[in-house]
Amino acid sequence: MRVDIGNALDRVATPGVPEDALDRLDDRVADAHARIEEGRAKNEHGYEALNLPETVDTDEIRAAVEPFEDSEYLLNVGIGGSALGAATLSAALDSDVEAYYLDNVDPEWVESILGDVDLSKTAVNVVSRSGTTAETLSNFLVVRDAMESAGVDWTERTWVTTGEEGNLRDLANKHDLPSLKVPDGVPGRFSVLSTVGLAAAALQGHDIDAIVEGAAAAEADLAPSLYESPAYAYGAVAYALDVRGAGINAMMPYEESLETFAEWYAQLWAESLGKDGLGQTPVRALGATDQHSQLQLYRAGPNDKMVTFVRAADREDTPIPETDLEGLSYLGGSSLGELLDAEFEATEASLAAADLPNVRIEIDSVDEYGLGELLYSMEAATVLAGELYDVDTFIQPAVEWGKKAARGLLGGGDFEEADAVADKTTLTIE
Ligand SMILES: O=P(O)(O)OC[C@H]1O[C@H](O)[C@H](O)[C@@H](O)[C@@H]1O
Repeated sequence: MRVDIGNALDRVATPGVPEDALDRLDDRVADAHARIEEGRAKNEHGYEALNLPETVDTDEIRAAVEPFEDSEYLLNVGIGGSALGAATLSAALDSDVEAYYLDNVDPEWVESILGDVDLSKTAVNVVSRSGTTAETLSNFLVVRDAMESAGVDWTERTWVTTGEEGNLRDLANKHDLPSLKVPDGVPGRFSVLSTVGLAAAALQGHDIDAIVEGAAAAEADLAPSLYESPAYAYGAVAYALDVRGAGINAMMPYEESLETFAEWYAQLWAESLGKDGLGQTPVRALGATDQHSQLQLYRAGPNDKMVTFVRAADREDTPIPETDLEGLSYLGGSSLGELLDAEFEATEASLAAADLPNVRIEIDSVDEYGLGELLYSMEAATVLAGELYDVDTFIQPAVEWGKKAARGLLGGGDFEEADAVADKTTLTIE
């Protein structure tokens, strides 16, 4: 993986990072790296996620999904970190197994998915690290009921991915379901390279060892200097741009297959860094599509953004047929891939020409290895940025607050957070 930070320098962009400031920041990167390495060596909560290339047991994951190999559909019942990593891999890689990610409780949407799949040929992966997330448990109960109504033995078609104890662990024990354990020290949003992200990929026939190999290559690139580590270069520069005024970071892959990656990244970046009044707001975009919508704002709106471009160097291509329409003759003989690349470079240059900061991330291709590299690098970038902001990267108290309030409202316990709902200020105009 390569990261080009040239367009983030102050000789190109405002806000931009002066080179001497980058050199000074590099000393902080060295300290942060030492702290990260210490956390990893001691298997501290969160830091442990960066050890997954060594600790994940891909044989165990393959064995767990083996009973479901006849499946034509996968229903992954989980939300947030228990969905987005696996969904990113599913979206990026082709498979004959059609995967659906039930990460919302919109009733019409859930019903339409249940109507789309043949439940007798569906594998269900119920994923919740905590085993307490109301959306996940509710969706599971709905899916289980749908299977029973369709005469399908849900216990034959379900596996559970959860922690050592909790509701889902109890469920797995009670019904003797195959189960995988979420590693203790790995928060959900950092779990794509664990049982949480890789089991769905294994069921879909993807080479999960190659994903881990790609991640291991990115891990081997971690170094005490941002000039030697693409992941740290990204984390450090995004941080440096944020503190200089680029409080918004638009993640804009130029690969349709990486659209979900931007969603995964948004959770990782937002939930990890949004603390103590700090953090950079991630925005999801997609090239070339959003050139024709959001780009107007990025280039001519408030100067408070950076754009992160992601692309693959190689991809399968489709030629653009020759045409006798004179005005279109420049397209004939070219290809969709060439057009996409030209759009990518033109957009990058257009932002730089308007003095706006942007960073380019490039992987060789959107395959298992490239995805492993990209996902691990973004996790390492996030951990590094957390050290630079000096926030507690691996907790999410603000999200937990809302979870408790919702649970209290549903009568799932006595949570003072639920009382705040009654205090809502109303000013309704009809
Ligand atoms: O895996 P679970 O325990 O069900 O949690 C699912 C999600 O719940 C919360 O919203 C957390 O903030 C997320 O970080 C987590 O990924």
